[in-house]
Amino acid sequence: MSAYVQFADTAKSFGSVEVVRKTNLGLERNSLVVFLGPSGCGKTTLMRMVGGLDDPTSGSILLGGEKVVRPDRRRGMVFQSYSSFPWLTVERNIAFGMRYRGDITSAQKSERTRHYLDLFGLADFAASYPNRISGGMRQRVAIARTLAAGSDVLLMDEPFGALDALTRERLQVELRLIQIREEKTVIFVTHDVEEAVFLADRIILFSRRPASVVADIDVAAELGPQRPLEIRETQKFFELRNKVLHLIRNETGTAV
Ligand SMILES: Nc1ncnc2c1ncn2[C@@H]1O[C@H](COP(=O)(O)OP(=O)(O)OP(=O)(O)O)[C@@H](O)[C@H]1O
Repeated sequence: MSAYVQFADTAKSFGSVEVVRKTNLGLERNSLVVFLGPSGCGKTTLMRMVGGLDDPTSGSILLGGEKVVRPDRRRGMVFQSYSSFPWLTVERNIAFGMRYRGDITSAQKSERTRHYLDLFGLADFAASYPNRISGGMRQRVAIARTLAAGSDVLLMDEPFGALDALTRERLQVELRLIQIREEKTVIFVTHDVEEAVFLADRIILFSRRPASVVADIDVAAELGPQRPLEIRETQKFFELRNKVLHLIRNETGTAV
């Protein structure tokens, strides 16, 4: 299968600081890929280049065979900090990403908003403002808005990092279900090895800065696509988690 997101000799420096070493990496469509690596190694920079927010210093990034040159709605970003608009209701936050779309009618926009309100269990909070809902709900709103806008690639930079453990677990399960159901391609940055193994079809482990790929782990081959919570209790899961921890220690010489 050919790659949907392709890093092609992609390299990035800021001034004299080399942040990403020449990288060739292809990511398949409709898969969830986790980027793991030591703090400051360049993971966010890699994501920003896929998003079109930063240009590579050399090489390029291709999306569906086309060179990425600027941000567009096909790629949506979700960050750790809550990115909903406090002056808009939950419903209007979700509709916000569609405001300039001329290719769908306002009835279709309302229908899409309703679909994502329901999908994320937000229907009862449609008229609430973000400061009146929980942190987990606010991250649901951020993801729903990105999907409603029409993104088929989600770039998620530690999106659950600020949530308590139980909420985080619930959102991980939901994200995995929605990613499969809505057929999205997700690049997910995390420092949490359990989160990485639970979510990923594939984990790409990066070295210390300048980032280069040191391991490429096919998690889907071991765990399959469905990730019920109980999978965390299985021997396969423990073995994979230990394998990843071992690789991190040996290949990057650090904790992530
Ligand atoms: N706009 C910029 N100008 C100069 N240096 C930058 C810029 N953006 C990032 N850097 C540097 O590039 C390096 C990689 O940063 P990046 O945020 O991509 O790492 P990261 O792996 O996402 O880190 P973390 O895991 O801590 O979030 C860091 O040393 C950072 O200081």
